[in-house]
Amino acid sequence: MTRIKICGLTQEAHVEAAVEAGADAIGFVFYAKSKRAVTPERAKALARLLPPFVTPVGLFVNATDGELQAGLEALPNMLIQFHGDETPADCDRMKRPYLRAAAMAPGFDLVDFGSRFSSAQAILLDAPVEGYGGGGKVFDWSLIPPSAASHLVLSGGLNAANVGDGIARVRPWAVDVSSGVEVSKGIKSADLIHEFCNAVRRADAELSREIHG
Ligand SMILES: O=C(O)c1ccccc1N[C@@H]1O[C@H](COP(=O)(O)O)[C@@H](O)[C@H]1O
Repeated sequence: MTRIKICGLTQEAHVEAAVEAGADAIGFVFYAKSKRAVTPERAKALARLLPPFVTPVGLFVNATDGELQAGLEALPNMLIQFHGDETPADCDRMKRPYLRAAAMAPGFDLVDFGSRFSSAQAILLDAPVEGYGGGGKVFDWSLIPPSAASHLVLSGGLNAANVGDGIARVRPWAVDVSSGVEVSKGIKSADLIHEFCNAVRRADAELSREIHG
């Protein structure tokens, strides 16, 4: 079963829609330059809507230890998503479970990256875009080597129309979407969130039919 993360939520209605649609994780962007940025206080208020077993994820880009601490104080049970130029030492310093984003440009050595960030819970694959991420761009999935890390999160330009193909081809542990469930930059749609989650479930059912007949 493919896990689902919906990222960049800023409004209560969209957190509720994501939970209702069956999302496993909800991402809050703690990166001031993003159109989806929330303050720790706002993230704390939104995270109160999360039931048990839905994980809050805090997305950071080259944050200071103080910024990371403020995020952790607001969301003590959050999984950290490092989405900038952080080194393995930067990621380990917080002594917290984390995802590390990789920008999948041609020639990028994902196997080496995965071994450098071996303490990551998963490597999150995104397209190389200006501004680090959240650009709604798909990368070339054939760049993913078969021997890449066991837990991969596929992201980058996913939407209800292409996520099934991504699941069939990459077989990721999880998928992550932001732009693909928005009506305009930074503005989420409850309907698109539901359509995305339904498309993931359909792809999983198709895979299961292929495997088990
Ligand atoms: O969402 C942002 O604004 C953002 C800013 C900086 C780094 C990452 C960001 N978002 C993450 O990027 C990937 C792909 O997003 P998209 O679906 O292509 O829009 C995803 O993990 C977002 O959480």
